Amino acid sequence: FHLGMFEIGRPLGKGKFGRVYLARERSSSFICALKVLYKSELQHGSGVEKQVRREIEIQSNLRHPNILKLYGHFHDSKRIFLILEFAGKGELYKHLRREERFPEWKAAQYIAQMASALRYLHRKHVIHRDIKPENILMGIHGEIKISDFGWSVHAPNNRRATLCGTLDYLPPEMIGSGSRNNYYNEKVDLWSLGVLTYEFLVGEAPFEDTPIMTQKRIARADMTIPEWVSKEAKDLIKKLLVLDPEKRLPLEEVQSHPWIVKHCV
Ligand SMILES: CC(C)CCNC(=O)Cn1cc(-c2ccc3c(-c4nc5ccccc5[nH]4)n[nH]c3c2)cn1
Repeated sequence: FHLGMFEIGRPLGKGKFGRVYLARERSSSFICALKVLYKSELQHGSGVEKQVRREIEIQSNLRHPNILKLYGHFHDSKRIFLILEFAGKGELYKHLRREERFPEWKAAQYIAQMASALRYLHRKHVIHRDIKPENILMGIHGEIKISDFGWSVHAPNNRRATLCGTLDYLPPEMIGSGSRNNYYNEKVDLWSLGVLTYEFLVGEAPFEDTPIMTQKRIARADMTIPEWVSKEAKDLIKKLLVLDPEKRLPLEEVQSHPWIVKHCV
């Protein structure tokens, strides 16, 4: 079907909150991914509508090769349309599952691109908070594109995130229970970057277990890295999966880490 200026193609998958279609803008033949959100599904006056508005606000102002672009948005009486960058090679986690795990040179390149994108976000005081393979797309040249800023907020923040989906990527300070003030900052993304590095190399998350056990293992940073992982990669993972957020390796030092430098000349 077509929507005025867009010809709509095949569905690209069900993102959170809505469906995404391949689309071409008529006059320019520009290819994009058009996401359709039904206003009826965003209960009026609830947090979701505000969250979508915040995501649009945040993502519209971001310009980085490893961050999926939101070109614009418009709406009709029933729907909100988001004009998103089309990522030619689709969802990264599908590649990860198909290949089981990535060779060290490929994992290092992806982590270097993630570190570059996160430095850019943190300079704008944006915390992603939901770094995981499912939220990463791949461009036509194999470059990665962080998408889905559903959980991004302006740092610092102590919002209790009511979380669905996997706990695997959550840092200890975000699963802290009870009244302990769960004050956290952008260092949560460093923890998730460590989890991502581990999953790229091993093919599963470091604390993968039953939900209760996962929380216990995260709280103790209780993980084992297989001996076949290189010592440089082990070193980087250990410097990111540190309980104390302030002691996690800063992004600048991730980018200059021997494991990254060795593979990203
Ligand atoms: C409220 C708003 C600002 C949210 C903005 N963020 C999102 O909508 C997050 N999101 C991105 C997508 C998405 C999903 C798939 C694609 C694709 C894509 N390319 C593909 C190539 C081959 C197979 C599948 C593909 N999907 N390109 N761009 C996409 C974008 C879905 N949700």
